[in-house]
Amino acid sequence: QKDLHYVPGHNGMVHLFEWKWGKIAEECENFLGPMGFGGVQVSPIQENVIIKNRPWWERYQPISYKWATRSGTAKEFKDMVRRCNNAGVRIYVDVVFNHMTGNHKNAKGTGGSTADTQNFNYPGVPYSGFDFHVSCPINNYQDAGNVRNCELSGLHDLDQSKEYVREKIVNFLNKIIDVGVAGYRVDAAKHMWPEDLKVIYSRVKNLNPEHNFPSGARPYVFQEVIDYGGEAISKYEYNSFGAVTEFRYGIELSNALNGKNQLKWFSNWGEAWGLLPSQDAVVFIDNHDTQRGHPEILTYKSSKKYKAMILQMAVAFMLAHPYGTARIMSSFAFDSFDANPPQDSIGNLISPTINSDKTCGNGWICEHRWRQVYNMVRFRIAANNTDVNNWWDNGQNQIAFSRGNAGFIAINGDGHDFKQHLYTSLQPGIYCDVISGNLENNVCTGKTVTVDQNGKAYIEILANEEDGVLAIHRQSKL
Ligand SMILES: O=C(NCCCOc1c(-c2ccc(O)c(O)c2)oc2cc(O)cc(O)c2c1=O)[C@@H]1CCCN1C(=O)/C=C/c1ccc(O)c(O)c1
Ligand SMILES: [Ca+2]
Repeated sequence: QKDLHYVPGHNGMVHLFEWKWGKIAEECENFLGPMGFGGVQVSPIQENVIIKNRPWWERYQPISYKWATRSGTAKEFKDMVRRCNNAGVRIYVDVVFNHMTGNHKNAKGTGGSTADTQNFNYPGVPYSGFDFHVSCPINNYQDAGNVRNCELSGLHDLDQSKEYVREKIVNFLNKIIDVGVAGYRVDAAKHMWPEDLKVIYSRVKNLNPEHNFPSGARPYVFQEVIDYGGEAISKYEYNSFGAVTEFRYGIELSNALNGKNQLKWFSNWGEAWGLLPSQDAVVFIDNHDTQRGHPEILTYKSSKKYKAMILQMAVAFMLAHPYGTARIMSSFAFDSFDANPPQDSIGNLISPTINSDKTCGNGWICEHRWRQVYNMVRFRIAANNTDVNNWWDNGQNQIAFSRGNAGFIAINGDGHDFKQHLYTSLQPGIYCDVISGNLENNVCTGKTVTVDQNGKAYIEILANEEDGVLAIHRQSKL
């Protein structure tokens, strides 16, 4: 794995999309830290232009590098990073430096900056016309030059080959390191030249040792390169100097659980499928963009009668499997592509409320608070540094595998019952299934599984059960 600098005993990254900084700090202290989550990807922190109806993507139109967005102030951000690090949860910032805004009359930013966007004038940085590529539309994904030197949906495209632009970007990235952040998600990396990115990353400081990072630690950089194959630009142009988002992962796994792929084929899941090397890949089922624009990808809205069941089956598989760095999308409810995050009548973000059953309210889904999800994060921690062993399948969509002698998972993707005596590789004993319940006060609130002296157990997942998954591990043993 490229090192994310997770605190030992922590794993799994959650994207708290559009959450406010103070709320993230509370979530780190009250839930993510105690549950063993490793990190949080936060929304862009740089000031963005205000767009009518506040579509979620306004935060991907920077107007300056000031830390002033609807998620909060610089002070609140700094305080959140400190509190999350203290809770054992790392912070990764979504940085947007491929472009600035599109053309907006009388542009105003979330931090009060103005800009003369038609003339490429951004006094808040400052940037002027010299710092941008000449306007041309991205209209040919078969032409790498067009994709990198032209404007993505009309957004003014910075020229990262210019020293002045590099200096502004590196300055912005270094200030983020100073407050204790562990790394970045680089937005729209596909739209920037690899050699420019390599230079920029090389000029970023080591992580701040005051925040419990080893001295000399390098920021964890993961680059958004949307590459499903078939375009001029390839994900392999970017993975030698940073990690890369592996977009094929979510599609293939969704297809398996939507009945287009067979789960039995996942016995060699990983590079053999044309995915990036495991240590270079950030993997996810859905993200803030695909959950809106790609109906074939599973999201919390998956319309199947089990509603989000097949999403949580895909997330369970992702967290049980050692491939890649797993990221969980945590969303707000939306009814249209552009929908704004929950907000009050004057445009302030409204934070999630936490119900007594630990779920969220106020229009927030909080997938990371689903029992099947947070329990599988604990599975991933228990199974850390083990391989996939002892693969079993029924020739269609019933599969099972072990993780060393630390964990065992079974998935029923078929329409009929899963009833098998299987070797689990686990020590003999009684285990709580962490999908159907928890181990609480030395009692299993869901199914129990008895592993006999030979490491075998009777595994049952009926077709009509709410969860199509059964998972046990050494921390769920009575
Ligand atoms: O129809 C749209 N866009 C045109 C299609 C290109 O989609 C975009 C892609 C995109 C899509 C597919 C690709 O293969 C690709 O290389 C790039 O990346 C972006 C990244 C940004 O920082 C800001 C943006 O406005 C975009 C964007 O418009 C709507 C309206 C404007 C925002 N937007 C959107 O659809 C916004 C999408 C968006 C925003 C932020 C993201 O991080 C992201 O991945 C997508
Ligand atoms: Ca560009």
